[in-house]
Order: sequence, then C-alpha cells, then structure tokens
Amino acid sequence: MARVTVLGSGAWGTALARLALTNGNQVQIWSRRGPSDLATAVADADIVVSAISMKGVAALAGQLQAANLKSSTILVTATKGLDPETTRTPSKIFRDTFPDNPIVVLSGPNLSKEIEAQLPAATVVASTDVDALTRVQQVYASETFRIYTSPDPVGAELGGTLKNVVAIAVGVCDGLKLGSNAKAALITRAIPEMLRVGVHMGAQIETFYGLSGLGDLLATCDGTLSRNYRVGYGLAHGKKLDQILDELGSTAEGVNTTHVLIDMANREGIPVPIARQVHRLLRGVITPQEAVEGLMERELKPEACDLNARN
Ligand SMILES: NC(=O)C1=CN([C@@H]2O[C@H](COP(=O)(O)OP(=O)(O)OC[C@H]3O[C@@H](n4cnc5c(N)ncnc54)[C@H](OP(=O)(O)O)[C@@H]3O)[C@@H](O)[C@H]2O)C=CC1
Ligand SMILES: O=C(CO)COP(=O)(O)O
Repeated sequence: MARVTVLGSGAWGTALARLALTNGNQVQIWSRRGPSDLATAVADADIVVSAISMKGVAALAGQLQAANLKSSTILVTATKGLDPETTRTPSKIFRDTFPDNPIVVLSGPNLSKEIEAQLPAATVVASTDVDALTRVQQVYASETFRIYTSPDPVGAELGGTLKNVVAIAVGVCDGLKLGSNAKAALITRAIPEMLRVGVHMGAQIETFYGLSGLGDLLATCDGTLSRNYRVGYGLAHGKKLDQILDELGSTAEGVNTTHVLIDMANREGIPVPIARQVHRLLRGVITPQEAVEGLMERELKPEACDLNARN
C-alpha cells in the first residue's frame, strides 16, 4: 500500500486516482480549484502523480518546490506535452526542479474512457531509478492494467507527446475521407519524423517501437475517443480551431505541441514535414486540402531515412 496524491482532477487524473484506489492504495486528488492546499496534499505522499495539462506543469513544479516536497517522494508525470518556453518535457522540468527525487514517466495507449470502463490496457513506466519503477508498477498493476517498465523516460514521454500531432493529421485524413491507404502512409511516415525529434532530444530509438510510441500512436489515431484526432477531424469539416476546442471542453495537447515542435525544428533544422503541414493548418494559413497537397507534392525520396538529417 502506498499513499498516492494525484495532481489534476481532469479525465486522466481521475482515472489514475481510481486505478490506484482500486488497488488498495490510499489516494487523494488535488486540483487547483479544489479545497485542499498543495503543501498539505503532498506532505505525507509516497508518490505524487502529476496529471495536469502541459500549460500548468512548470508553474506546478515551482509550487511543489515552495511546498517543500520531501526528497524521498516519487514524482510520476503523466502529462503528454512540451513546455512552450523551454521545449522541456515534463520529466525534465521535474528533474531540473527536484534533482534528488525519483522521477517516473507513465505513458502508453491509455484513452481514459476505456480505462474508466475497466477495459484491458497496458502502459509503460519509465525511469532511471529502478526502485521507484518497481514501486509505481506495484501501485498501478492490476488484472486490467498491465504495467511494463523502461529505462528511457524521455523516450516514453516523447512518444506520447509527438503522436498527438500525428493524431491531428490523421483526423484531417479521415475527415476528408482520404481512405485507408492514405491513413496507413501518413501514420507510417510519421514514425521517422518522431524518431528524428526523439533522437535529437536524447531518446532511445527502440522506445518508439513500444507501447509508449507505436502503441499510443495507433490508439490515438484510431478515432473519435482521441481529442487530438477530433481537432483534425473538425478542421477537415471546415470548423474553426477555437470552436473545436470549445466543443471539446478538455485538453488537446497536440495543438501546443505542434507549435513548440515547429519552433524547435526551425531552430535545429529537423525535417518534420507532417508536423509542418499540421502547423500551417492550425494557424489557418492553408486549407486541409492544401495540407494534403503539400505532403504529396514534395520531392521524391528513398523510404529509408537518415535520422540525423537536417534541412
Ligand atoms: N485523457 C486521456 O485519455 C489521457 C490524457 N493524458 C494527458 O494527461 C494530461 C491531462 O489530460 P486530461 O486529464 O485528459 O485533460 P483535462 O482537460 O480533462 O484536465 C486537465 C487538468 O489539468 C488541470 N490544469 C490545467 N491547467 C492547469 C494549471 N495551469 N495548473 C494546474 N492545473 C491545471 C485542470 O484543472 P482545472 O480542472 O482546474 O482546469 C484539469 O485538472 C494531458 O497532458 C494529456 O495529454 C495522458 C494519457 C491519457
Ligand atoms: O494520450 C491519450 C491516449 O493515450 C489521449 O489522447 P487525446 O489527448 O488525443 O485524447
């Protein structure tokens, strides 16, 4: 049994709290709008699980620091995004803020509605701290939630983060009714793009072929349970981005991730053609049809690609 505090009472925080509770752990949820103050909520926790949107992570890390989080507390991050100011992943933000705490990433094909319905699912917990990995695995593993471990936290969270950009593109593809061939090509060609960014940011390539990479890419590109997919689908139907996000009423991290990713790709010369079309589409400078043309009309090239290629 562990004392677990989940930060964030959105769809994913609630599901992660319920999973830990069902396994017999002592669980509380903290939310910025809730009655409990952060310092009290984390004071006795063995494990703090952060499941808030990316836009709040850097500030939350600062608040946790001010709350004097114990150095033995395991920090688990379940957010899938990149910091707009620094391009850091959440685990990097927590690592920089809490150099002595064990940091664990939890990421996988985990659409919260299916988890809440107790359908079978698997995920990855990733850390360089083996004891922390074992502890988090024990807290979450159940008959319906299978937990694998990985030594590559950055790779695990980048898989979950970058696939959101692809899910927007696939939503456009389905919204335009471009067919199964187009969708397969899009998802497959997104993989080297994700790998290039991953390698640049220090991830291990094999992690992208596991649950937190390919697994999450497939789950999120499968259809309307994904909010990022719904963003693309709505754009293909001529809706404005603001209207789509209003209707979603919850987080679609792929929008922010696309902007951060393109800033980084421009700075570092990383070729990301699919993300680039998504970026233009999100900014409203091209139509969905023009995004498709932009991808199809590029120069012809071999399939095998250099993961260290620069523009
Ligand atoms: N839902 C899913 O299936 C999965 C989601 N994720 C990831 O988990 C993260 C959260 O997603 P999800 O729960 O679905 O999103 P929701 O939109 O349902 O909830 C977002 C949560 O983040 C909180 N939040 C937002 N901004 C801040 C801030 N500035 N400071 C503190 N808290 C903040 C919200 O608080 P408030 O309610 O007060 O606004 C809310 O609790 C995302 O990165 C997502 O990609 C990962 C796997 C699965
Ligand atoms: O990350 C997720 C599933 O693993 C959730 O995807 P969406 O944020 O697109 O709904």
